[in-house]
Amino acid sequence: MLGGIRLEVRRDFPFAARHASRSAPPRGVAQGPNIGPSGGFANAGDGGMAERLVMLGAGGHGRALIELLRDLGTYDLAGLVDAAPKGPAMLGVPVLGDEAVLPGLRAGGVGLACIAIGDPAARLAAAARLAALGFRFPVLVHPAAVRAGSAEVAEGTVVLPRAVLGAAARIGRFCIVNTGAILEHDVVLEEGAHCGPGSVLPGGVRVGARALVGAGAACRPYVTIGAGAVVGVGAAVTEDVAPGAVVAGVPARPLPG
Ligand SMILES: CC(=O)SCCNC(=O)CCNC(=O)[C@H](O)C(C)(C)COP(=O)(O)OP(=O)(O)OC[C@H]1O[C@@H](n2cnc3c(N)ncnc32)[C@H](O)[C@@H]1OP(=O)(O)O
Repeated sequence: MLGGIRLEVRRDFPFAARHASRSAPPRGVAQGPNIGPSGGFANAGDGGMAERLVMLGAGGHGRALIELLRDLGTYDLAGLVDAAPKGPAMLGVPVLGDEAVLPGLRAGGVGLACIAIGDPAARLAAAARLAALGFRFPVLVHPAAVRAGSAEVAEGTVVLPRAVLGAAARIGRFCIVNTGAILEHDVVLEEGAHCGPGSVLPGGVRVGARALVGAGAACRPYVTIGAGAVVGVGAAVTEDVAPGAVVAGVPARPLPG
């Protein structure tokens, strides 16, 4: 248990990420997309059936996750679900409709889902709706991320390229560890937290549920960022941040208003 949330360590998923720099093949060679009629792109190289997965959200974060899935090459992406898509497909993956299509997908054998929604409250609410329909949520760690063997990662969390999860880090459900973020030893993210691209969380930093650490922000070791707080782009967090606060600057101070 992590602050009341349940951690599910999915050691059954392929964490080539642990030794990514040694194991990741060149992009597009062994792990490149194999785009079928559905727009899916699982490798069938091991002879097994790739599990089918649907993605909720066809925006910018969705584009990042499509690339992550292509680089992983592990899942068969059935398509995207979005109530207000910009077009019939995104990066070659079809938009299947809004959430009304989900029960049919589930009945048709799509058992996995990932939630590509940046807003943390909306992401967690969507996860609850999909869980009620019987979907499960894989941990998605990019092959070019580095995950310590002792780092725990809970369901639905995504870890983008070049991110680092240090020793004994504990990452809750439906978090986003964005491109190049460094989460050092003993860092804790509670559910729905987001560490933006290039953010640096040294040892022992704790990030509360649904909080955002903005791109390029850095923290002093062992500070706590409260639930729902926002740390601005490039901030230096030198002391604890209150729940719900919006802080920015060097050193970080609450923004007025
Ligand atoms: C792959 C991805 O894209 S992941 C995306 C991750 N997202 C992020 O990193 C975004 C984080 N968000 C920010 O940094 C935002 O600027 C926030 C939340 C700090 C503030 O946003 P808003 O509340 O909309 O504030 P707004 O833009 O109106 O700015 C208010 C004031 O704060 C200043 N300000 C805003 N952000 C910052 C910052 N990061 N550092 C210093 N000052 C800032 C503005 O210049 C403005 O100052 P002024 O009143 O003197 O003109």
